[in-house]
Amino acid sequence: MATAVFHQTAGTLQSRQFINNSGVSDLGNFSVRLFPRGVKVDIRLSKRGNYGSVERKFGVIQASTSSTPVFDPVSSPSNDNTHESRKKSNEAALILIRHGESLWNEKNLFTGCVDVPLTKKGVEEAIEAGKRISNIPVDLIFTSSLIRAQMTAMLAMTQHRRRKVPIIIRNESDQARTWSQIYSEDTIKQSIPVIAAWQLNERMYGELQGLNKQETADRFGKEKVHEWRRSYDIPPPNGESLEMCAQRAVAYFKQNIEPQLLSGKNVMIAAHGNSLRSIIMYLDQLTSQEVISLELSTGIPMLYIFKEGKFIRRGSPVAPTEAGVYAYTRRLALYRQKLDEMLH
Ligand SMILES: O=C(O)[C@H](O)COP(=O)(O)O
Repeated sequence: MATAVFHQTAGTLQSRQFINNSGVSDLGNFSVRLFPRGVKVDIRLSKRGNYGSVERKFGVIQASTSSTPVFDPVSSPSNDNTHESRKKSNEAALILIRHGESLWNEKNLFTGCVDVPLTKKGVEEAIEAGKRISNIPVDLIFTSSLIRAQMTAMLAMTQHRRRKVPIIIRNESDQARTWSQIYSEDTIKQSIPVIAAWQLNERMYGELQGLNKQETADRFGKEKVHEWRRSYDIPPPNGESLEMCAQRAVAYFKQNIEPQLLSGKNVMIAAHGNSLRSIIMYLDQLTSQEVISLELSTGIPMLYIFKEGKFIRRGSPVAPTEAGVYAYTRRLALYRQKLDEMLH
């Protein structure tokens, strides 16, 4: 007898018993959908071939045997809800994007966890990034809790050809959640939940936050500052090392994002230089030596395909080479074709 116990984390539901330590469901796939009066969790138990659904309405979990079909004129791969496709649904796109240039990037200041907005150039970078990924399905967005990552995600989505509306899911209180309910299933289908998580924030730069990078190097020496910025396990004064940042960012990724990819959801993550470096270290299985030389530019999206439990790096989609990205999986190619048909 399988029992699902749910707890709410940053607006999503997770099934503890369905996820093993590595964040991968060992019993089967489940998907989470938002409905006017609550959240519906569809569970396919692959070991027993048993399909059912569980509905959570404002804290009450109710079991039912039927699921409400969702019609989407351009089904993203994950919305293809047939029995067969659920079996094959362990394939999804993952887009990572470092925020565009911030006001403190421009001034060359250590920023870390200080909440600083984008510059005009950063806004333009985010829009450009959105163009580069405008044909890739996005079902769910994760951002850090910092405005520069959230601005980047929102601006990028203004360019998406599917024209779904990103909506921030707040986890402030039950009342705040109730007050932000949407009462149209059609509108829900035309929206993308955005989940903000502090665990994806930039590494905490300790006593360097707000200091000028060049002046700090002049004062403490170039080598020392390079060690603070790029070593794996040496933290800046009273700050986080990359290793410490990885502990929270990768744990969040495994616990909250990987299960979504496993259920076929296409995910975009808008975050920061160091939280993304640590996630890429996990995805690409880099050593602590290799990650040292990994540098991420602002506003450049990176695409991964999650397939058969593995992450395959596909580079950064740019117009001329984009076809190659789509040819990579049949489901992405089909998505692109349907999108073209609908929009032309
Ligand atoms: O927090 C900062 O200052 C930057 O976003 C990342 O800085 P770094 O390149 O020094 O790690």
